[in-house]
Amino acid sequence: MKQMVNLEIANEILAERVDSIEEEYVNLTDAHKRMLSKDVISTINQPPFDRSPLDGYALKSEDTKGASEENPVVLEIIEEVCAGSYPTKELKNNMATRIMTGAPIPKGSDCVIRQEDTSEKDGKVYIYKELNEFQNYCFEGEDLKKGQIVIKKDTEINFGEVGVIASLGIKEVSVYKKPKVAILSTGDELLDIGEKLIPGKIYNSNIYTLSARLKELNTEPIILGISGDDIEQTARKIENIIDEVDLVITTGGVSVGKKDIIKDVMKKINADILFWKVDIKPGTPVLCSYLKNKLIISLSGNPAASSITFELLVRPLLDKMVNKKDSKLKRTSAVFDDSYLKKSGKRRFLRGELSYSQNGPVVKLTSSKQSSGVLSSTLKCNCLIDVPKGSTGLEKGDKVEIIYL
Ligand SMILES: Nc1nc2c(c(=O)[nH]1)N[C@H]1C(S)=C(S)[C@@H](COP(=O)(O)OP(=O)(O)OC[C@H]3O[C@@H](n4cnc5c(N)ncnc54)[C@H](O)[C@@H]3O)O[C@H]1N2
Ligand code: MOO
Repeated sequence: MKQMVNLEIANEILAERVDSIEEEYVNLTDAHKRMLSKDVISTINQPPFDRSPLDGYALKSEDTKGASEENPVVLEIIEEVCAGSYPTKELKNNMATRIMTGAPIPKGSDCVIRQEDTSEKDGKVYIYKELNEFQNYCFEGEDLKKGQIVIKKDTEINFGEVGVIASLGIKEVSVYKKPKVAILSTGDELLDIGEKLIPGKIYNSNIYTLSARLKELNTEPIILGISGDDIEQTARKIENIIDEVDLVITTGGVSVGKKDIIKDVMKKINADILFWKVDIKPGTPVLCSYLKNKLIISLSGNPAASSITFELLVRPLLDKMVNKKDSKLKRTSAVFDDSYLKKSGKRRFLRGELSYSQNGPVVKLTSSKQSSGVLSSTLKCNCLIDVPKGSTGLEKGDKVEIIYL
C-alpha cells in the first residue's frame, strides 16, 4: 500500500481506474448540464424555408429601379402571408406580396422592403426606395444545414445547446448517464438531522454537504446514511451497493484511532487498497481502494477536510466518467487580499472567496478559521487556494494559485 502520495500522483492513480460510463437517451427538457455522448446532426435546414426578416412587402428588386420618395414605384398586392402560413402565388413583375416577419418568401421574389419605406392604398403598394437582390432576405439553411454536425459529442448541454437542438425539432438526445455515487458516513457519534442532540453526539453534515455537491455536479447521490463504527455493518453496506453504483464515498474512520475502521472494512471486503494519505492538508488521511472495478474513496470525517478532498480527488473522476474534455482541476492565479500564517510545512488548501477587480482576480479567505473541523468557512467559498509545501504563509498582495469550485 502506497502512503502519503502527492496530490497529482493520487489523481493519476484514481483516473487510471475510471472510464466514461454508459449512454442513455433523455428528453431535451432533462438534458440541461448533461454531457452529449453522440454528435447532434441537423435533420432539417434551419431556417427550413427562405423567410422574411421584416414586416413589409416581398417583390422583385428589378422592379424598384429608380424608386424614390418623389417618384415611387407602384406595385399590385397579390397576396398576404403571415408567419405560419405559406404563399400560394408566384410573384411576377410589378407585383408585391404583403409579408410579415418570419413568413416564407414567395417564389419569384428576391427581396423584401420594410413597411416604413412604403405606403399602401387601394390594393397597391408605393415603393419609395431601390432595393438590391436578396436585400432583407433570409435563406433556407443559412443558420444550419441538413446533415451538418451541429454540436459535437462530449459537449456540455447548456441553454445555448438546448435552444439550438430545439430549433431542429429534436426531442431526445444521447447523453452519458449520471454517475451514481453512494455516500456512507461512519461514526458512532453521528446523528441524523432532526434527531435530538444528546451529549457526545454531533449531526452528520458530511452526507448532506456531499450529496448537495453531487447534485450540483449533475450526478446521482445514493445516500446510505450512517454506519456506526462497526466493521461488519459497514462492510455489508458497501458490498450491497457496489454493483449498483459507479463510485462509493465513505467519510470518517480513516486515521489511526481505535475506531478508525475503514482499513479493516476494506480488508474484510477484499478491496485493493491503492493508497492511504495524500500529502495535503486538510484531508491527509484519505484511503482509496478498488473493488469490482469501482473506486471506494474514503474521506476524512472532518467536515471541511471531506469537502475539500472531494473537490481535489473525486470531482475530476466524475468529470472523466462523463467524458468532460478537461477533467483536471481548473486553476487560475489571483492576488491574495488577506493574511495567513501557515503553521505546518505541508501543502495547504484554504477556502477562498474569489472576486474580480479592475486589475484581475482577487481572493480572500472566507474566514480566518481554516481548520479541518470548521465547516462554517465553506460558506461563501467559491475556490480553494493552493498554498505550496514549505510556504510559511501568505501576505496581502501575494500571487496565489486558486482552483475553481
Ligand atoms: N494521532 C493522530 N490523530 C489524528 C491524525 C493523525 O495523524 N494522528 N490525523 C488527524 C487528521 S489530519 C484528521 S483529518 C482526522 C481524520 O480522522 P478520520 O478521518 O478518522 O475521521 P473521524 O475520526 O471519524 O472524524 C474526524 C472528526 O470529524 C467528525 N465527523 C466525522 N464524521 C462526520 C460527519 N459525517 N459529519 C460531521 N462531522 C463528522 C468527527 O466527529 C471528528 O470530530 O484525524 C486526526 N487525528
Ligand atoms: O488532514 Mo486533517 O483534515 O488536516 O485535519
